[in-house]
Amino acid sequence: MYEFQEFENGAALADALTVEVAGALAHTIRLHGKAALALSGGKTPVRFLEALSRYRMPWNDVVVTLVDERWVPETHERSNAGLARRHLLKGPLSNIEFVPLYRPVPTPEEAVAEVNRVIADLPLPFAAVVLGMGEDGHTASFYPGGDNLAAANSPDCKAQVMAMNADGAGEPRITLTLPLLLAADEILLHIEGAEKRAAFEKAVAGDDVLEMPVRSLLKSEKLVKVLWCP
Ligand SMILES: O=C(O)[C@H](O)[C@@H](O)[C@H](O)[C@H](O)COP(=O)(O)O
Repeated sequence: MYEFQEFENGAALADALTVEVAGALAHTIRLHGKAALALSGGKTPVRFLEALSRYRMPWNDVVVTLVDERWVPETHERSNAGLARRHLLKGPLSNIEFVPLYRPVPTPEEAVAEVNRVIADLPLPFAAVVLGMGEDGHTASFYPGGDNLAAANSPDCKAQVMAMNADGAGEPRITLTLPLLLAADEILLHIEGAEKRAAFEKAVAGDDVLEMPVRSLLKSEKLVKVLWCP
């Protein structure tokens, strides 16, 4: 299930999303001493990441990772880890614990076992996961037609991360799996613009998860907080 929040503009959405994420982290830190956060890459999160980087909280009690990664080195312009370092992990957040998903091996399949172990060692469940969505209805790296989509997007998946190869994904990917995302205390979906609003409306109007994988979250028992602005 989901709740949909509309914001006047990207700045207002970024501030609200920052408060939402910080609140989830602070709550988990109060309960457990440490909190884990998983962030998406792509273009949409930049303003939010910049706002979060200015937020004052006990960041030393937080570990940040990614919802997914393109299989490129951090120095590559398409790296989600590189995006996080440029827009979030700077200033007071320069030295917080960050767990990238890319490893310097040719394919994600060769790194999956090691990355699984690293993610399993995080203070799970995630206090918050921040998802994006493509106009094709993908989220994380759950791409329509993805070679491991059925497995990674299954509520019964036992792996923490899986490799994903799909025509629309650009590079080979590694992605957190659905159970890990659904187990998060706060599941946030950040989308902007008319095209993604239309894609969201199409997603909630249908049921075929393989057609629009974001449905596996929106149709789940867990609350997904959707934040959208024009
Ligand atoms: O690595 C990625 O691409 C993301 O994790 C992906 O799931 C992203 O959230 C959507 O593709 C939206 O991307 P944009 O914000 O660039 O439209």
